[in-house]
Formats: sequence, structure tokens, C-alpha cells
Amino acid sequence: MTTHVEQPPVEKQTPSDSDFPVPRTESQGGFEAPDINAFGNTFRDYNAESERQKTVEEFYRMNHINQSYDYVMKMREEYEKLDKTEMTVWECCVLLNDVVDESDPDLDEPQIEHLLQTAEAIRKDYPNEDWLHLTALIHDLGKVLHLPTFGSLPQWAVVGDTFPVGCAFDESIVHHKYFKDNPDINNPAYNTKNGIYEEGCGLDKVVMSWGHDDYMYMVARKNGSTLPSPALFIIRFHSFYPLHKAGAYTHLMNDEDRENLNWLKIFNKYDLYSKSKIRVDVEQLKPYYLSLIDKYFPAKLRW
Ligand SMILES: O[C@H]1[C@H](O)[C@@H](O)[C@H](O)[C@@H](O)[C@H]1O
Ligand SMILES: [Fe+2]
Ligand SMILES: [Fe+2]
Repeated sequence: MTTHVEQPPVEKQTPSDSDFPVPRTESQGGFEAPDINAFGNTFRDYNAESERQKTVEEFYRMNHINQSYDYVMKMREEYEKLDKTEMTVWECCVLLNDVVDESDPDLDEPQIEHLLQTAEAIRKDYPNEDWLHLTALIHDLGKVLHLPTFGSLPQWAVVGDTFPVGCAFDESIVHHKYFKDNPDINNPAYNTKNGIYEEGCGLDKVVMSWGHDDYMYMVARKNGSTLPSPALFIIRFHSFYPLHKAGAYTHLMNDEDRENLNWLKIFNKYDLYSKSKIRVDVEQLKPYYLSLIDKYFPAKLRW
């Protein structure tokens, strides 16, 4: 039997400077990151011997060959039209259940489980940051790019870790060796440390490999979401492990990026380590998340 917990409705408001969230690095306790994933391996082990590992490695081979500067610019232009469909944020969460992520060595559950597992874990430790709960719920919605309505993009154009294009590919990128067949690697304009960028230019100016992060960021911003800056930063860069895990590309950041990175690091712990086989009760949680969607988004969004 399912017990329904009454959730207080949240009021709609636009963020002002006074309620701009201040980054905090200490955890509120509660969430303990497990040592091993649901398959008995350490998290993000891209070399563990398993059937899944082969799929993941093939995924990164295709990703690294095809994600070039020209390809990304073409995709940005196509998808910023937001002319594919109209739907609510929750409708998109449900749609996402039809997407299986081939890049992920830690998860083979339906995506809505992952969204709610992440959001609920973060909500326990940061009960007052409702924007962070909602950010967790929507951070992977861009994976709908893989569905027919959105052009059935291949996995390598939707999921996996992201990295800047237009400058050298850092060694810390998973399965870096496959970049040898990327057309940009021999282009002198793109293969130096700074490439087309200026030191400290800010990540907003950096063109990232195309996928669910940048697409969802586009959708949120262009539909006028009132989520605060760190929320949009988390959505846009949560797959940028070379930055937030390995510390690469920091020379491209500005002060605002450095502030926002603190929140991204907090978020990442929940995104990564809440992946488990313990199922969530979607119907019970739905009213709370609907009230957050209503607070920070218009009812219907263009995608
Ligand atoms: O396999 C995972 C998964 O696709 C996540 O959604 C993405 O954010 C990660 O960076 C990626 O490595
Ligand atoms: Fe993601
Ligand atoms: Fe995720």
C-alpha cells in the first residue's frame, strides 16, 4: 500500500539578489556515498571487465570521433529553434522512461528512477534549497534527444561525459585515445591549449560537445525559467567530468563559474552515488515536484 505524504504547495516567485543561493561545500549530513555500484564495481570504472563495459567503450569511440566543432555548431543551430514539440516538464520526465543510456556503467534503471533518486537524496540533505531539488529532477531531461520526435539522435550525440571543442582535448577525458580520429585533432586552430578561446573567458563562451546538458540548458533558458544561476550551471555542465572531477580546463573559467562550480560539486555526489536498484514511489512524490515545476517554469515549454 502506498501512503501519500501531504506536501505543502510552494509559492511562485522570481529570484532576487537576496535569495540567490550561497554556495556551501559542507554536506548537511545524511547521504553516504556507497563504495560500489549496482553491478558490484566501483563507480565510473570505465575499465571494469563486463558486458556493459564493451557497450560503454564503443559509445565513447563513436562520441570522440564525431564530436567536432563544426558538428556542435550545426546541432546548436538546429535545436535552438525549439520547434520539435510542446510539453510540460513532467510530461518530459515520463517520456524519458523510454530512453536507455548506453554511456553509463552504473545504471540500467528507467531514467525517471534516476531523476527522482537524485532529487530525493539531495532534498534530504538540503531541505531548504527547493531549486536544487528541481534541478536534480530535470538535469537529464535533455536525453529525450534520442527519441524520434527530437530527431532520434544517436547515443554519442546525447549522453556521456562532455568536453570543450575548439581547443585541445584534455588527457583526463574518458577513453581519450579515440580522439585520434576526430577531424579537429589535426586542425591548428583547435588543437592548442586555448584554441579559439581566451584564458578566463568564462564557460558561457565555451562550446561544449553536443548532448543532453546543453540542450536542456537551452530549453530552460529560452522558455524563461526562473531557476538561479547555479541551477542553470549544473544543468549545463553536470557531464563535464574533466572539469568537476579532474580539474582540467579551469583556465577557461571566470569568477561566476568558480562560485557555481561549488554547487556543481555538491550536486555531482548525488547524481553519481544515488544510482541504485532501490525503486522510488513516483506517484507519491509527484505532487511535490509538480509544485516546484510550477514555481520555476511556465506550464508548457517549447522543446
Ligand atoms: O554516462 C553518464 C550519463 O550519461 C549522465 O547522464 C551524464 O551526465 C554523465 O556525464 C555520463 O557519463
Ligand atoms: Fe546527465
Ligand atoms: Fe544524471
